[in-house]
Amino acid sequence: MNAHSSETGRRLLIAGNWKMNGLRASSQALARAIVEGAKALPASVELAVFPPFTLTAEIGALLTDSPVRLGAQDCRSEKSGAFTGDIAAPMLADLGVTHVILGHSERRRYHDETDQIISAKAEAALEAGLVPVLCIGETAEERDSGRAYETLSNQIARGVPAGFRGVIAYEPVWAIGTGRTASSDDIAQTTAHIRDSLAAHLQTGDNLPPILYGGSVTARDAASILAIETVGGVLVGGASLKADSFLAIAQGAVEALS
Ligand SMILES: O=C(CO)COP(=O)(O)O
Repeated sequence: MNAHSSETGRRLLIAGNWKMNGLRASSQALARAIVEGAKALPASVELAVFPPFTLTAEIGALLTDSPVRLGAQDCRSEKSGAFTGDIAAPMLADLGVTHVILGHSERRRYHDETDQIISAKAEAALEAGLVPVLCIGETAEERDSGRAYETLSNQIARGVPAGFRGVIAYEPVWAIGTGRTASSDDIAQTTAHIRDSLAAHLQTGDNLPPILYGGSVTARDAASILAIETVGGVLVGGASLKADSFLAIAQGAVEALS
């Protein structure tokens, strides 16, 4: 429960990261069902979907005139050039994309993305008018050796550019795709640490980026996670691939705000 939701205009972002999933027909059906379900939601609960690049344009067409935002899963820091296979931020903006996930742990791991690369991508995204959803998170080993907070502070210090106006996603690597959600206590404490690190790093006073939680979020625990004051939404992987489970998480946001 959040007693201040109505007075402070608290908003929650429910973001669906489709990762490398979906062919055209099934993804269109998924997007249509999400658009339909979004009609029943208050404006304080915002939905965004992040399809793979191949589907960006056609899912974007289905989202036109709906409140559901269109996201992408990565961009490069350069505006154009000889970078075979890569996508630039202005190309995404040109398709009506509003949000872009950057520095997801799967990109850090499989594409060797460093905090410096991620920071440059975030600057490029902002310059193109996109909202970066910049992911940070500790591995199981870092957590078990008591270095989770240090890891997160370092990722913020090195990976979040000065003047950052976007969203931070806290995604503990050990919770992604494992069915092992962090506990509400863990999420509350860790997002409070992230908020303090962001405040020290960005020096923007109270005007701090919202912090999403990601990692095995399902409808079962969505409302309790979203009720945490320092949580501004969730970044959902597996459960965003079915309209029913994604919309049930959005319903958890409605509950958390009531
Ligand atoms: O990586 C994630 C979202 O970006 C989380 O994925 P899961 O919800 O499948 O654990």
